[in-house]
Amino acid sequence: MAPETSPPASSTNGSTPSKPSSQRSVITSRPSPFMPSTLEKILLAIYPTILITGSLFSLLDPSARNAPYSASTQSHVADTAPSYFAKKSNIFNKLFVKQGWAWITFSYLFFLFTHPSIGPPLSVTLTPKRIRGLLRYSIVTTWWIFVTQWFFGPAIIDRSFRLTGGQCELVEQADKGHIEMDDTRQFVTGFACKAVGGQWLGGHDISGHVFLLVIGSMFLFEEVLHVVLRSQRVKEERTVYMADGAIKSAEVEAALDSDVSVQRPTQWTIGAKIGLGVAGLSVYMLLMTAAYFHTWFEKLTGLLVALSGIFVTYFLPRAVPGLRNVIGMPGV
Ligand SMILES: CCCCCCCC/C=C\CCCCCCCC(=O)SCCNC(=O)CCNC(=O)[C@H](O)C(C)(C)COP(=O)(O)O
Ligand SMILES: Nc1ncnc2c1ncn2[C@@H]1O[C@H](COP(=O)(O)O)[C@@H](OP(=O)(O)O)[C@H]1O
Repeated sequence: MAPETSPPASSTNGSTPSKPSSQRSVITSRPSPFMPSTLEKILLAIYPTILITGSLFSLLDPSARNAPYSASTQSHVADTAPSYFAKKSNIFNKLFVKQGWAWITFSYLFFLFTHPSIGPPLSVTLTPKRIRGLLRYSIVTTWWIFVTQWFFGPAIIDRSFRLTGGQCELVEQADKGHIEMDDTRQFVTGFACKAVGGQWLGGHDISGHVFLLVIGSMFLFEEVLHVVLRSQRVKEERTVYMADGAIKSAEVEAALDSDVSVQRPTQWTIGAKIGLGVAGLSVYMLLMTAAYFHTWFEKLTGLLVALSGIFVTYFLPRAVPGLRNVIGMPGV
């Protein structure tokens, strides 16, 4: 464990000599609560590495480079696609990514309600740790809804596309009444455009796949790995700001937790393995998206929008005690 930042108590007893200044200077400070732990640094490095690797692959691999690519559909032409995974119709895209939030949701809920260090396995008892886990899930889910599904009207991806000059290629025909898109609001949703056979043209199209795969996998990694490692007594590296401004190890709040009845020696439960499996498949599909779809800048914005949701859910609470009291931290 790293030493505390608080200064040592000074001697009030005249018989105890004060420490020489060389000894006092060995007191080291804890890292900032915003600093990722070693595990988080590795995870956070994986995503840009995958995006760069995939983009480089698409530039260097002869079959990917020579296959015709359509900028408007952000993909290779299906008939001449350089790989099975370069086709939108691949089974993993249709059944896994396109239903991605359902997979993230079910695997997380299964983990939350079966891991012994969070609550009684296979019981729906709502322990404080489960409630806080559900709150963190709600924040991440709300961000997913806002970015990809609905944001007081069209989703953020659709709005940003429109704001940067993009539009549905069929919007003029719809204007003339040749196509049934009767509600003006629908002109600004990618879903309505695709539903009538159109394509988004122009504008900056944040990659929804990169967004979903990064936020979904990072959410599962943060939740599952911290819980399992903490219950195996692996050294806690995360630090938090206390209400008085002191920086302490996140462990201090675990010690204060009165919910000891649910603390048991942990295993890599089936729920933890399924959660990591879903996260791992997401990372693999991210590599496929990076290799065969979108421009590098659209992938970068997908990554940044996803990581902003992770920052609010997992890093901000370490610096804001009031927020931490409500949503907690996984494994604490
Ligand atoms: C003020 C607003 C408050 C909102 C409150 C929200 C609170 C959240 C808590 C609970 C909400 C419950 C809803 C959770 C639903 C969970 C179950 C599901 O996930 S069912 C939906 C399954 N569908 C998907 O997973 C779709 C995933 N696909 C996409 O997101 C997109 O297709 C894409 C981003 C992958 C790509 O887009 P495309 O345009 O290329 O298709
Ligand atoms: N890994 C992958 N496998 C198959 N298709 C992918 C994919 N990543 C992205 N795509 C497809 O590329 C298009 C752009 O994705 P996005 O904007 O969500 O990042 C989407 O097409 P469709 O919307 O026609 O399905 C999506 O299905």
